[in-house]
This record gives sequence, structure tokens and C-alpha cells, in this order.
Amino acid sequence: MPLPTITVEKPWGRDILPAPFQGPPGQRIGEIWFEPPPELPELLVKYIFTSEKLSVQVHPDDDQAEAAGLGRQGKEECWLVIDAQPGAQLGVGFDVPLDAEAMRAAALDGSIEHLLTWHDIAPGDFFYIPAGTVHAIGAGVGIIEIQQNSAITYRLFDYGRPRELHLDAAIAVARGMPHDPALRRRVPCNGTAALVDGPHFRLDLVDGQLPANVRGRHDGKLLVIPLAGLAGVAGASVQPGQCALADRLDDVDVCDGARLLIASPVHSGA
Ligand SMILES: O=P(O)(O)OC[C@H]1O[C@](O)(CO)[C@@H](O)[C@@H]1O
Repeated sequence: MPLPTITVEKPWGRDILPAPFQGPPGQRIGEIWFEPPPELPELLVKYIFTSEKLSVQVHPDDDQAEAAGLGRQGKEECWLVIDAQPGAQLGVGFDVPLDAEAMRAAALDGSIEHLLTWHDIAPGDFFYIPAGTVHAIGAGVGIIEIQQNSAITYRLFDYGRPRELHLDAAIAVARGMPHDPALRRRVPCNGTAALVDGPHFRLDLVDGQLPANVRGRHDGKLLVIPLAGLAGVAGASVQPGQCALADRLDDVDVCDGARLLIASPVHSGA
């Protein structure tokens, strides 16, 4: 069964969503969340559609969230670009290292935006964002985000929008470093690719039949996110724009010509 969705209004969202999504009239929707099922609460999958830049932000890791009294709710996330309007960019990490004092000053005067490393993007670009990485999603972007199931975002800068900032919390967890180039790549249009191999989840892009090595990587409950074509989960059809829980990979059928993402949590010790 496809998971229920939640549409989230955002000041940077879109008045009109691309098919197959539809937002309530008059609302600017930025995110479509697939409600994490009780059987697999560790992961949250979102579609994100922007018309303006998101905040310059950072997320804590599990230990930092716990130390702040928020529970083990760290947030590592990854993005697969599915749509990029001309000039669309993602800002990830800093061009050059900077210390906490410089980061605070840059957040206060807004220059932090220009210290980020901005990447021109195209569909198929993939980024893994470890907790502690300062980042910002640009305007005109459509991405699928797979993340630890956490809603903790510390904003450093929000372009003057009247939303809360979390400067002290952000500076306490942010790393003033460039993003590791090994954590980003362009995924070919065809073919199967292992995109994430822990520490919190595994993510595979599957094109056509499920290869044996993918079977070996997902040994429990998993999420199925079709990108193109249909997938079957325990006999029920799942289509692009949906996300479904499967009890095991053997329950998943990939229809001819279909491409899909498969995500499952990595449990400590696994
Ligand atoms: O604070 P903003 O700009 O609304 O951004 C929050 C969003 O940014 C993300 O962390 C993506 O970077 C989403 O998971 C989250 O919902």
C-alpha cells in the first residue's frame, strides 16, 4: 500500500506542483512527505519543490540531538535531483574552512550564502549531506530527499524572511568545512547504482530487474520509491509520486522499463 502523504506549506514552495502532485489551491507547497509507517519509523522520504532558496541551515547528528535533550533525532539526508530549472543550484559546505566566529558573523550579515559552495545541477545529480554540513537548496529545484526521520533544522540565515533562526544551536553543530566530493555524483540515466551505504541507511537506484548485490544490501523492511514505470509491492501497484513499504525485497517486483529507489535503515551493529 502506498504511504499516506502530507503536503507542507513553505514560503519557498510552489503555487503549482508538477504532476502527479497537486497542492490545495492558494497554498504554496514546498514538500510532500510520505508518513513514516510504524513498521519502519527510521526514514522519512520527501519530494521538495522550490521557487525560492531554502534557509542556509544545518542539522545535528544523533549524539548532538540527544545531548540537546531532543532524543536520538539526528538528521543526515540525501538528495536526488529530479528537476532543475535553468540556473538551479545547491549550496553544500564551504569553499574554504571557516571557524565558528567567522560563521556567526557571516550568518548575521547574510554573507554566509556566498561562502557556500554552489553547484549547478541537473536531473540525476546526487548529494549525501552528513549532519553538521551547512547547506541550502536553491530556487527552481525538484528533489527527492531521503533522510533520517527527524525534523530538527537549525537555520543560520533566511534571506530576511520572518522565520525563527537558531544561530547558537547551529554554530554548535556546524562544521566550517568543504563538502567531501566523494559524497556527490551524477547518476547515469540508465543502470543500477548503490547511492548510500550507511551509516544510517542504504539507498539503491534500480533500473529494471533487481540484481543480486542489491538483494544482499536490504535484508529487512524497506521503502520503494518509483521514479519511472511501475513497481509491485506484495501484488499492489506503486507508481511515480508514491512511496510504499515492503516487508522484504522478495515482495518487490520491478516492471519492465521501471526505475526506482529502494531505501532501508541500517541498524547499529548491522
Ligand atoms: O527551514 P527551511 O528553509 O524551511 O528548510 C527546511 C527543510 O530543509 C531540508 O532540511 C532540506 O535541506 C528539509 O528536510 C527541511 O524540511
